[in-house]
Amino acid sequence: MNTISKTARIVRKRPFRVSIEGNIGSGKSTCIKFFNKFHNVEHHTEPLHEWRDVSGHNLLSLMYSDQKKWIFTFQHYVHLSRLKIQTSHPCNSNITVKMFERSVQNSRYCFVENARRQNFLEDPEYQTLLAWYDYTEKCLDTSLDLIVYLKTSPQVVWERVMRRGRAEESEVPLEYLQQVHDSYESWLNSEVGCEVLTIDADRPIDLVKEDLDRYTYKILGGNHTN
Ligand SMILES: Nc1ncnc2c1ncn2[C@@H]1O[C@H](COP(=O)(O)OP(=O)(O)O)[C@@H](O)[C@H]1O
Ligand SMILES: Nc1nc2c(ncn2[C@H]2C[C@H](O)[C@@H](COP(=O)(O)O)O2)c(=O)[nH]1
Repeated sequence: MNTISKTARIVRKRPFRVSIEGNIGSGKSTCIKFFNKFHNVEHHTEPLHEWRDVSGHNLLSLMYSDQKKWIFTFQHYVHLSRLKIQTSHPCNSNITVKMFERSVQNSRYCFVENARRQNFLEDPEYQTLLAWYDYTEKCLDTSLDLIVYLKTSPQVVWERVMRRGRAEESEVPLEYLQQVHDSYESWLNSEVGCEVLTIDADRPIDLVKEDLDRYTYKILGGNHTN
């Protein structure tokens, strides 16, 4: 093997990374399913099945049963599952876009911040989580190319969540969705390091899908192929 081929490394450009963001029940999974038809897109909805069975423990249920007691554990596990999704290499080389539901940035700047504000996290726990985020951000490429923000009103998503009827979310109060909404607004109105495409997701699903269609080229980073 000649020197060049021995030392040559195929440095494959990473896929275009787009995170679908929004409050609980805003339509993120529905949005990701809309892009199923594009074979160059690798998509990941949130791994609720993982969170519901961590060696037999339903961390999502525990978290909602007592955020003060379990949010530290839950956020650790969420960070692990988001890192695996966000930084793993695509399964095959024709993938040019990686689309996922929420991001490590969301957990860090939205849910963890809210948990601290609500005193669900004591400062030692908060600082421990921040140390993990800071370390993994330094060591891994978690950068995003685009955030699609499905912007909703807390009342609208609360009604959807109650209608959807997930057992773990049955007692989620409107107030909590207001907190998550405020955390999203605070995060996405700051400098997030990539473009944010905001879509009014209070509207009926057909109108939201019209926007997803209209902005497909941007959402798929100009790479989309059927
Ligand atoms: N624009 C919309 N109008 C009405 N219902 C919607 C809309 N988007 C999603 N839904 C419904 O609301 C619930 C939450 O949608 P989902 O995609 O699971 O949201 P998320 O993944 O953000 O929690 C589902 O029952 C879904 O069918
Ligand atoms: N406290 C946190 N809860 C989180 C986080 N990521 C997701 N979740 C919850 C919210 C929902 O109950 C469920 C799935 O989210 P959907 O918006 O898809 O319904 O998981 C987090 O980082 N912290």
